[in-house]
Amino acid sequence: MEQALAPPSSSPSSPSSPRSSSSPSSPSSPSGAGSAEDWRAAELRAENAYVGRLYDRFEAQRELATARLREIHLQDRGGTLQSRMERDMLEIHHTRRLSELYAAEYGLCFGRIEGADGERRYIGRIALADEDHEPLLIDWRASAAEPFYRATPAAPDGVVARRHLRSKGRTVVDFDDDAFGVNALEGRDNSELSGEAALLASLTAARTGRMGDIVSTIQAEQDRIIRSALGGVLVVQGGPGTGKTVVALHRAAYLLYTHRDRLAKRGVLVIGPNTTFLRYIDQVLPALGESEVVLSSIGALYPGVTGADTETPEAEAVKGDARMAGVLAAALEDSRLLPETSWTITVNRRSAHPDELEVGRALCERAQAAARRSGETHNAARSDLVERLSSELALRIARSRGGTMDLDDVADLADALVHEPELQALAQKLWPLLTPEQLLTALFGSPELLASAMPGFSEEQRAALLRERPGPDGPAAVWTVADVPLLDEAAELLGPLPGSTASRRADAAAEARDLEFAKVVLEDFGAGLVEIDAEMLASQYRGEESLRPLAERAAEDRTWGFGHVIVDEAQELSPMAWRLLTRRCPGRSMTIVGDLAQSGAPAALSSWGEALDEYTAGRWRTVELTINYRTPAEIMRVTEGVLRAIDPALTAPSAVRDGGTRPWSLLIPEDDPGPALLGAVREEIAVLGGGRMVIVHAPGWRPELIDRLAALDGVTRADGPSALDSPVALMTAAQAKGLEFDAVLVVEPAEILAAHNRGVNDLYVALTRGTKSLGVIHSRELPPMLAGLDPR
Ligand SMILES: Nc1ncnc2c1ncn2[C@@H]1O[C@H](COP(=O)(O)OP(=O)(O)OP(=O)(O)O)[C@@H](O)[C@H]1O
Repeated sequence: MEQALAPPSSSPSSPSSPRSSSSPSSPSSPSGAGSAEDWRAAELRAENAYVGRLYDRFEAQRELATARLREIHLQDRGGTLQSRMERDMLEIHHTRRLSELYAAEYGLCFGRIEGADGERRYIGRIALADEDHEPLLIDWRASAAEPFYRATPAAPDGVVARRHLRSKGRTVVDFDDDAFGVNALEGRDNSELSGEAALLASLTAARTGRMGDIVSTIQAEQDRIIRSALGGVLVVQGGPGTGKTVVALHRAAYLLYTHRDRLAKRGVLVIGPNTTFLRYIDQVLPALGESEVVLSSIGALYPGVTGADTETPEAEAVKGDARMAGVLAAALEDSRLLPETSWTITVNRRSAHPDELEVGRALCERAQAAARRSGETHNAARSDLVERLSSELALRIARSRGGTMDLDDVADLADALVHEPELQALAQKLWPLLTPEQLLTALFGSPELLASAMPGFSEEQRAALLRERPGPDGPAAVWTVADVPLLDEAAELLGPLPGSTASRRADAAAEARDLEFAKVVLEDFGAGLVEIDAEMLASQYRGEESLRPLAERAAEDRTWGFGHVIVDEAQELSPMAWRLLTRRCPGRSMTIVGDLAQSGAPAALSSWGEALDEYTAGRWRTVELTINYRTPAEIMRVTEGVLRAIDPALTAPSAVRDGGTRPWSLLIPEDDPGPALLGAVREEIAVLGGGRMVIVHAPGWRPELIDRLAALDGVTRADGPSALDSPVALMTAAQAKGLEFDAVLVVEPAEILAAHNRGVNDLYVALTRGTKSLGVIHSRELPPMLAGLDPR
């Protein structure tokens, strides 16, 4: 372990400047307890004086941004287009600055490093400078802050001393020192941990039901991942509690800070497994001053649909299978009909001489071939089919009229035929205009279509997809999470319906004019001032819309390409979900975090290559996180057998601390488990204090017992809106994935194991959610892989 730095012989740092000219702190033992205390008190006063000065500067900045914003709001809303654009861009700029400043208020400054030359740098949530532009505080994301996180006794990176400041409100209440290089004490054990006391204080604090940021205690192995290069795909593999989620979120903030020009216009997308998880993490980025990140789950990535969590495991596995892309293409092909020999249509019905036309199979095939050759998406290609039909039929009519029409007449006739209702009806049979919802509804509602489009699947797999067609008499369409990648895939094949494309084309000229104008405005402002490019700016001013946050615009647009995509719990994604995500990230700049040992989804991955080789072959790299910050060593020992059952080659991350509480088990009667179960849960709630607990049970486990547990004071079901806010949540392992609690109660582990083919992974997830205590309650025999529990 790095040892706390003894009082330096030099005087406490001057509060007037971070570039103190005092000599490097050198460890020297205080002559007695009294002098050590005096030294600490003096250091604290000096730090508070410095931090007080930072807050004065911070307030001045906040007042400035508020005043500027007030001025903008007082301005006349009218004026020329250019002045309106300028005003709106300044408004965005100052609003963002203000929200950054508000976010940075607590824990504004949390550390300092001192170089061999005696220069001290204070590290905090944002950068601040004095009136002469001399830096007072370094933003944690700046490269100058890197040594604060990276320096270790073995590799001090030019740092001789590091101090972590701990604050309450705006007051520094304590600090911890680490010493390096020449100043490090003999006999230290070269621990990789930095700011150990601050870290442990943060890890042992009671959980609030919401994840917090870790800017003040990021560890070296985490920092390397956070600051890793933007390009390509970075896979972060790590066991439970290694900080994958929190690192991924800090990486989003770091990337937006470092590559704002490239990323801010396209935004960063963060994908989590479900809405409860997204609520659990949604405070982290705002607390880091970032609001331009879109948090979403796969089920919400298709605009207008919220995927329900109601799929059977069988259907989920089939829908996630990569072959479904081919199935949708085949279903689309099946929707394009052909006559046995011919279909007859009548055109010019209103004229004295309507034309009855027999449209033979060969012409239909030629028309379909023309549409296929166009290279357009299905719906857009329909116009090529109609054009081919109408021109051939116009020629035929011309011939039937005995050569009285010239070429222009024939062309006019072909144009007129396009609008003939019966020709359009014929086109709809040959090449139907479809929405993604219609294509999927038709496929899932027809055993014949399923059989024809899914020859490589078994009877049972096809049957898993079959469902009653929604409609006036049937049930309303309910789309599930597993349907969302299919809807998106179908949308790629189909493209928009022609109306929408046509109207876009009609606007093209106006668009070009606005774009030129917007470029001029952006040049005046300088690139990168606000998160918008000329194209977006122009589009904002075409309609009545005011400038809207990127997150909102991106969430509504299925074809939005994000600058960077971060996927959490990535081991759960099906191959179809991967296809969707790679479409949302055309530059293939991604951070993928997950733990293959925790995969519980039926269509989940068994290796990262399975997901990534197809889309980013040779462009993905893996890093590993190895320290478990969440779960104490006593609990991790209990999980060893479970991890071995998942894969004997896997090793658990090493726990950073002991918890002091031994995990226990309680046997309750099998025939009437209610009273004993409720009694044990009540006891645990009584000792919970202000913390949080989760009770993890198998999916579908004894509904009557769940009801009784849910009726206890302070207990909430996972699907309740306040699942994260109440003291105790009732959840399955899938629902608890990614979350953490002070105390964990696992009920009937044998049922969790037996629930599905990845039950053992679920049990591993359940056991590793806790920061303090673990209890296992069972009426059936304890699975042998669960060794080391103290029976109660
Ligand atoms: N450097 C750190 N300083 C303080 N707390 C940390 C640090 N690293 C991780 N933590 C805390 O450890 C806990 C686990 O982190 P996180 O949820 O990101 O882990 P994970 O790897 O995503 O876990 P899982 O795979 O089990 O969901 C969180 O409370 C997180 O804030």
